[in-house]
Amino acid sequence: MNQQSADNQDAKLTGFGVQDLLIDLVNALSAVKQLSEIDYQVDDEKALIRQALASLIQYQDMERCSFFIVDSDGFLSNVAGISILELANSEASVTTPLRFKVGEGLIGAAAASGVLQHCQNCHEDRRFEKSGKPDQLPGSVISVPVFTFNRTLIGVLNVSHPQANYFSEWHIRLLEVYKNILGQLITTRRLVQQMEQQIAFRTAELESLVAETNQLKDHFASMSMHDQLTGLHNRRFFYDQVEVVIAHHKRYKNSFCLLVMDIDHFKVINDRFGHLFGDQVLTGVANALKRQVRNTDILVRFGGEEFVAIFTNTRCDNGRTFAERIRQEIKTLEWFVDNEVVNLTLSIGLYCLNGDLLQSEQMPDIDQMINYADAALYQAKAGGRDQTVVFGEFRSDRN
Ligand SMILES: Nc1nc2c(ncn2[C@@H]2O[C@H](COP(=O)(O)OP(=O)(O)OP(=O)(O)O)[C@@H](O)[C@H]2O)c(=O)[nH]1
Repeated sequence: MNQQSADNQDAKLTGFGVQDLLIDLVNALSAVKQLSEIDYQVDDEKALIRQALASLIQYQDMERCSFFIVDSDGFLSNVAGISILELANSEASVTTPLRFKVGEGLIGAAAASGVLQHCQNCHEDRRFEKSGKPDQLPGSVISVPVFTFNRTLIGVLNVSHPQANYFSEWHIRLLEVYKNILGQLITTRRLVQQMEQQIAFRTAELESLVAETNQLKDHFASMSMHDQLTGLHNRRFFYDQVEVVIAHHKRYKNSFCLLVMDIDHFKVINDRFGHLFGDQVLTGVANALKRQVRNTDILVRFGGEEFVAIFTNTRCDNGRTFAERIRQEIKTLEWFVDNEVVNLTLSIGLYCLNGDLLQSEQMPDIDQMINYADAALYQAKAGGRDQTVVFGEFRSDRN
């Protein structure tokens, strides 16, 4: 300790410098207060450390402060530094990159021992790494290790003054308090960042899970409404959609036609050429039906080799014409198997509900309508197949 510093302390302790002591105390409290007010939610840890260093240098007669962060390889690198001059001139501090191994030099000794290191005269102290020109060396330095809540080393706070023997017990006590608050500040920020990262990660995970679940839901919803072999809608879809058609009929008196279409002698195709070929035929018929039926109509594979369609907004005459067109189209289809050409025919049972013919209260329900169309189909089969029969008429449209 130099004479001036020792005299100052004596004066303070004996009461002669009570006013100075009070000023030092207020300054120290101001530095600590400013440190405690720093917003730990800044994006960059270095920015937070710079603010902390500025609060220290602003209220304490130190010449320069810097902070060395320890990395996983056991090296300490200076990430922030500020001098009283830079602070006074509002200059951005220029930090010359420095790196010490834990244990090396005064900073390394602070990190290795976990205890504050005080170098009273840097020109004579062996612990001090004399990098740079002798006239640029500081006179005295204090290096204080800074820890997290659970005593993991964060880095080392380094303060210096050009004068040797400059720092007093007062500075040491202040820096012990200061490094605790700084450690807590950095720890809190790191924990908050970790939490935010985890939240963002979990949120992304959840979002992708929700998207996957929705995809699966859509997939199963679509599967439950589609026939896997032909890609047409299925019976479930039919019952779902027919409600809308009936509601429209009741409200707007829209006409519609219900068709039950059945491939003739399909069993023979299966028996002769095998089930797989039978599947190809079913798919070919389904595609042909799809081409014939309007987008606004309903077409489903009802089961086996039976297809059902509803022609919406269609009166019976037109329904019969459309049904006949379909029947003729199916007759033109050809498959080649075992050097043979395979053709087939379709029988169609038709049930019509003209809007102006029937009061809604007399309307049959959908199962009754299907039974009527089935009855017409039965007539078509009985009449020799390859024909369309309209329920209630039971006359053949064969040609
Ligand atoms: N390949 C294949 N065959 C099917 C499928 N579903 C039902 N079938 C067959 O379709 C045939 C229907 O036979 P039947 O009900 O006797 O009718 P049909 O032979 O067409 O005779 P008619 O309807 O009286 O003209 C049966 O052999 C079923 O096994 C399927 O998904 N794929």
